Amino acid sequence: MLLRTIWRKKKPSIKALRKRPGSLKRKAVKSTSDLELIVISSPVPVPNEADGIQQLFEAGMELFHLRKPDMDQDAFLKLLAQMDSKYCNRMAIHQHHDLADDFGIKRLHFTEWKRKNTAKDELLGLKEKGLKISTSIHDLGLLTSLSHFDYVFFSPVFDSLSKKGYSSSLESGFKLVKPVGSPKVMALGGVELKNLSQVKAMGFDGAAVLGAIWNQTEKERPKILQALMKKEINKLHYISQEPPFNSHLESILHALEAGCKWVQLRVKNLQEQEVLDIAKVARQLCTEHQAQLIINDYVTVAKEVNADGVHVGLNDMSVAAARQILGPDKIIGATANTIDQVIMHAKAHPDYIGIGPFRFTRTKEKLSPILGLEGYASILNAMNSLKINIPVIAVGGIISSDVPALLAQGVHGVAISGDINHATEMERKVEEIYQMLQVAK
Ligand SMILES: Cc1ncc(COP(=O)(O)OP(=O)(O)O)c(N)n1
Ligand SMILES: Cc1ncsc1CCOP(=O)(O)O
Ligand SMILES: [Mg+2]
Repeated sequence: MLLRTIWRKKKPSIKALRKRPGSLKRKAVKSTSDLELIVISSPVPVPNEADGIQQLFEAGMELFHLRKPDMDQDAFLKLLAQMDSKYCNRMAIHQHHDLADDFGIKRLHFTEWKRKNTAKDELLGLKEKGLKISTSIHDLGLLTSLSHFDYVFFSPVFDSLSKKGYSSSLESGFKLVKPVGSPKVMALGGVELKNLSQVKAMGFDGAAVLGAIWNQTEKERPKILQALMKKEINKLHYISQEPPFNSHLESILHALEAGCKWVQLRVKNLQEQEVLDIAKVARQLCTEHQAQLIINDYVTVAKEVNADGVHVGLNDMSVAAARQILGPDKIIGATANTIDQVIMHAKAHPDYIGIGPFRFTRTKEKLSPILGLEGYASILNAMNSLKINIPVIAVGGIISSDVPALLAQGVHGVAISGDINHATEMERKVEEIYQMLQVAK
């Protein structure tokens, strides 16, 4: 107890860390998981359309815009009636707004023409009733006058995949500068898998896809959607620890300075309020170092500090419940020790699965059975046969020299605490691990 008090005295306070020069002043960095994805319907009828849309919802589609410029109200109603009502809260309609109430649809899109012909008061009235409203623009200069919209589609960002001759006029190196009060801006036009990272780099809040989905066969569409939604999962997860004479925040700061780009804040045995206080500073430190922050166990803390995601184990909140709280854009990782646990998690679409322990470790109490390389081989083979395509992060007692053998089993990356925390030259250790993972820091 006395020793613990002395350690605590030696630690810099949360306040002192928070006051590090520049930590608050720097602009927040958009994390890779922040991009929202919207699917817009084909403007023309598609064979088996309601089923096709349903399959996209089942594959995890977050938001769908039904846009049928030439469809009469009867046909529009028929199409809506064929869809599962549980997905209506993830749907916006562009035409026949008066059908929204009947289907419990809470999002209305205003075409350019309709926006110009609708009084602002009417739009504000819709918002007061709890509806979300969106519109389309081709001129970013309009953003200042559209602050009453929740989001806008700006097009064309790239050369359109579906409208021939509809070409981008954005200069290379374009960077979106949003005025104060601007609605969210979603990139539209020519967006596909190969340019999604460009959309992020340009600073858009999200992307809307049309041709990228509807130009595919019915079978391919859900797969393309999932590839578009896949969040980038770093191959090295640094797990924080409180070794002697260091606090979590100090350990995190060392790891960030050594080059870690993904930090999992894993605090055990503290009250939630204390975890929240630490998480707030960890958020700032990670943003400052352009790193992603995952909170272990505490889903509401992750929400409160706008962490990039959360990691939940078998005795924590379920992936589905965490998704309910954090929404579709955040990263959710889950723990498994057996293929049955992987199968169980896979149904809720976690963004990665931490599988372990690889070997004995003192970092975690009450370890599940040790897997060794054979354990990973068997689980990853079974995942392959079952076509479960979720990145696997190996965890537990891993040291840098284990990385090549684990990669050879097919893991996506590794989560490491002790081997980084106890390294005498942390920067060299982190560099070595990234090199073995064959990715740059
Ligand atoms: C990447 C990663 N994988 C597994 C775990 C373990 O999570 P959990 O089983 O909930 O155990 P605790 O870490 O909460 O003790 C993890 N944290 N990270
Ligand atoms: C969080 C966790 N889950 C399984 S083992 C473990 C601890 C990882 O830390 P270390 O790399 O020091 O073994
Ligand atoms: Mg846990």
